[in-house]
Amino acid sequence: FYDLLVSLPSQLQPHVIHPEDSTFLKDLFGEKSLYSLIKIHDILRHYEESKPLPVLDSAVTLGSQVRLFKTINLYSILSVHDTVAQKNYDPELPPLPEDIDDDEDSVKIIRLVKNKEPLGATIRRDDDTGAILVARIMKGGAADRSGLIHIGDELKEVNGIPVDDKKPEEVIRILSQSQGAITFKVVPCLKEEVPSKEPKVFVKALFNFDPNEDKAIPCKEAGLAFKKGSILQIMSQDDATWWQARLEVEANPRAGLIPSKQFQERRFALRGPAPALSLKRTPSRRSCKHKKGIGFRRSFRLSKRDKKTNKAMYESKKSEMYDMADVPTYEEVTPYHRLAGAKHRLVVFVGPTGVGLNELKKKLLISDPQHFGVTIPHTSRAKRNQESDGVEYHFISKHLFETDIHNNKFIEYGEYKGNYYGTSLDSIRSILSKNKVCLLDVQPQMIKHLRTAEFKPFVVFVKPPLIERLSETRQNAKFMSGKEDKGSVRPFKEDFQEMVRTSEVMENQYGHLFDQVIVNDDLSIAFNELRMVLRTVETETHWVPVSWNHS
Ligand SMILES: Nc1ncnc2c1ncn2[C@@H]1O[C@H](COP(=O)(O)OP(=O)(O)OP(=O)(O)O)[C@@H](O)[C@H]1O
Repeated sequence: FYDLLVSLPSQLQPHVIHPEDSTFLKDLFGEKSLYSLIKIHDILRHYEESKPLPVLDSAVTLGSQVRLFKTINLYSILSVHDTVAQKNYDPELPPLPEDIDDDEDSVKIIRLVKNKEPLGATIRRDDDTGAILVARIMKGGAADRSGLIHIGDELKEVNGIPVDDKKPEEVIRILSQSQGAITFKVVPCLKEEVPSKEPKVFVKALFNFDPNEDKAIPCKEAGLAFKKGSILQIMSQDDATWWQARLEVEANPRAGLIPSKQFQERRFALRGPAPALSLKRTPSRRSCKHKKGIGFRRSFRLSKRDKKTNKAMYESKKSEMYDMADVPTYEEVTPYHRLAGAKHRLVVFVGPTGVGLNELKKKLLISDPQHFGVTIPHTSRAKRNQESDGVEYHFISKHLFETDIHNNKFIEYGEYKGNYYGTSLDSIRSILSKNKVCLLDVQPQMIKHLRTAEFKPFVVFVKPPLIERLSETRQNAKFMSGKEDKGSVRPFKEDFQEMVRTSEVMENQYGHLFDQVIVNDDLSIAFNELRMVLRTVETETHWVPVSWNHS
């Protein structure tokens, strides 16, 4: 090993590209103490191989009788000699206590050396016997790695302090105050532990969790905080109420407690829906001139050809309020990397009306018309002179439209002035089959219908900035009305507050379905951010629901 270490720095060159990596590795391999350690390692190995027998295995005793050998350095050398001669490389354990009681053969003395990290175990008091028992061992934690402490072991003493009469909180205090080595006296649990399989389940968290705010968690310190959208590796589901998990992005191997799916669902059901979910669907401002507020959006407007007439607005019929069956807890996910040449993922936009979805979609289309595409809506209204079928709209009869509704051909549809308008699933497929990225904006409650292996939607939530910034950036912006509204144009200052409120409600209610949030403050900054994000969707690995990878 020593020779290898010496030759390493000169061999680094072709393999290390960044100069800072090179400096780091040179410093690391040039470290003097590393050389010394490797030297000792090599010598010890050589010693083991050649099996020399020590003449003495306690030179210290002999040395203590010779005056010359009493200097500190020589004493140290002799003591190292003895350690090697006795092959006693393990840390020295304290002698077994002499006052071991009746059940002496079932008592185990365990000594763990703990650095700053927590022990990684939780305890509880047994209701019947009053004994302090090990309740959980956190996967990857200090206790787990030692392999010496097991669930169900009864704790008798910590650092010589009896714990029989102590409350779990007091024991925790003793534990947290002790540094370095901790000695436990335990009565091992006789039950065989079933070794759990190495868990490889990854989930996306669909809610925020802060153990400090959770009244039910058995041990706050053992909890793992996470945010909506975090990717978690589930390490143990042995306990029905508290699972163990670690954050995928963190190197820390130690698991923390998180509420199990069932438990989270149960308490969500008990709590009932949050009051903030009362999102009323407001009719579009374009279909209803006297309307004050801003509501959810509808799509079907962005026609490449006609920027003015594409604004036919109507109420979507497939309205669904928050579905209590879908309590947002965890969703099992898997890494997905789009293969070159494979169909693009559908890019879905959501956001409050007026936030700038059309503006952003338009900019994307203009930036690369060969690469991006938008759907052409269907309508039952009569074709006007200057219009062509399949350009502004697909013109179909009312009867056919109703049949298609019945056959679930539309992702969204609505009625305006007695005519139907809608976006069909086939119109999305048609864009995707041309190997284009399909840009679609929908009401947020439609997202879940698009979340299929076929579309693999990437959902972008466009969010308004703070009110002050809205007033600053939108000074010249106007709401353009469609031809149906005789082209009326009005400033939309009064709608800012409503836009921000709607955005908050959307984020609250559907935030767990968003893959990316883009704040549309400065338009060109928002657009550049969007473009970069969409590029990574095409080229990088992303977490998607497991079911999407099975097709
Ligand atoms: N970042 C921005 N800075 C300034 N003006 C903007 C910005 N984003 C959008 N606008 C302007 O705001 C107005 C509304 O934008 P746009 O029509 O894209 O909104 P939308 O979200 O599609 O609304 P709707 O759902 O009503 O169609 C337009 O005049 C647009 O040019």
